[in-house]
Amino acid sequence: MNKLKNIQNKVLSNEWATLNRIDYDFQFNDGSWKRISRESYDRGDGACVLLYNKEKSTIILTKQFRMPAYANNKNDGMSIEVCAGAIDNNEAPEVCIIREVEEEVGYKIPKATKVLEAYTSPGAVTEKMFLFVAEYTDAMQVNEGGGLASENEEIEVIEVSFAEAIEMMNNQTIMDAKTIMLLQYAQINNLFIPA
Ligand SMILES: Nc1nc2c(ncn2[C@@H]2O[C@H](COP(=O)(O)OP(=O)(O)O[C@H]3O[C@H](CO)[C@@H](O)[C@H](O)[C@@H]3O)[C@@H](O)[C@H]2O)c(=O)[nH]1
Ligand SMILES: [Mg+2]
Repeated sequence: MNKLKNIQNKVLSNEWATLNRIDYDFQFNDGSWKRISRESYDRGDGACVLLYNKEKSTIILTKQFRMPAYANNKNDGMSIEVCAGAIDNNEAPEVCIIREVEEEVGYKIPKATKVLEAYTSPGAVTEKMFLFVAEYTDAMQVNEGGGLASENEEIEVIEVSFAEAIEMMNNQTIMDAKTIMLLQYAQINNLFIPA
């Protein structure tokens, strides 16, 4: 990109994830150059999935405590979300989400279909999210889910009707962006109306 030069990276924090300060010369549309400084938080990319059952008109959601949501002073920090996980190094997004579905909600799904890719907060976070949909049946359940105790996860699995989920989105019971994106994807594309 020729609007950009002299990029310098300074690691501000490197514990669980990495917070960088990136300084760079940026050329504005009038031709002038200016030195800019931006903080950029890197915790890798993510994958998430709307698990849906067409016959029952249901979806599967998770409920867990999210410290950053709590820190924003919203209620009790409990967050209702589609199943999601951070993508391990070199892992394909579909492989990641199939693994997360078994760990978090206890279903062994054969495949997931990618429908969207989105930068979740491009002004601050490097993360790109791969959004999937996948059909599930009761027969695919292999355990109770709940997440990995070894990673201090405590995930409640919730099965609700699609209509209830839309109501939860509209009344701010669901406030997670990736979940809202997938519910709206299902609405727009009539996922619950048989072809
Ligand atoms: N020690 C430590 N552990 C952490 C930290 N942050 C996360 N973890 C642990 O890392 C694991 C992350 O779980 P995943 O299921 O892989 O990811 P996620 O938290 O569900 O995140 C998903 O949704 C996020 C957006 O809401 C996405 O940002 C993320 O990419 C992913 O899709 C959990 O065991 C969590 O406890 C941290 O700062 N310190
Ligand atoms: Mg998760």
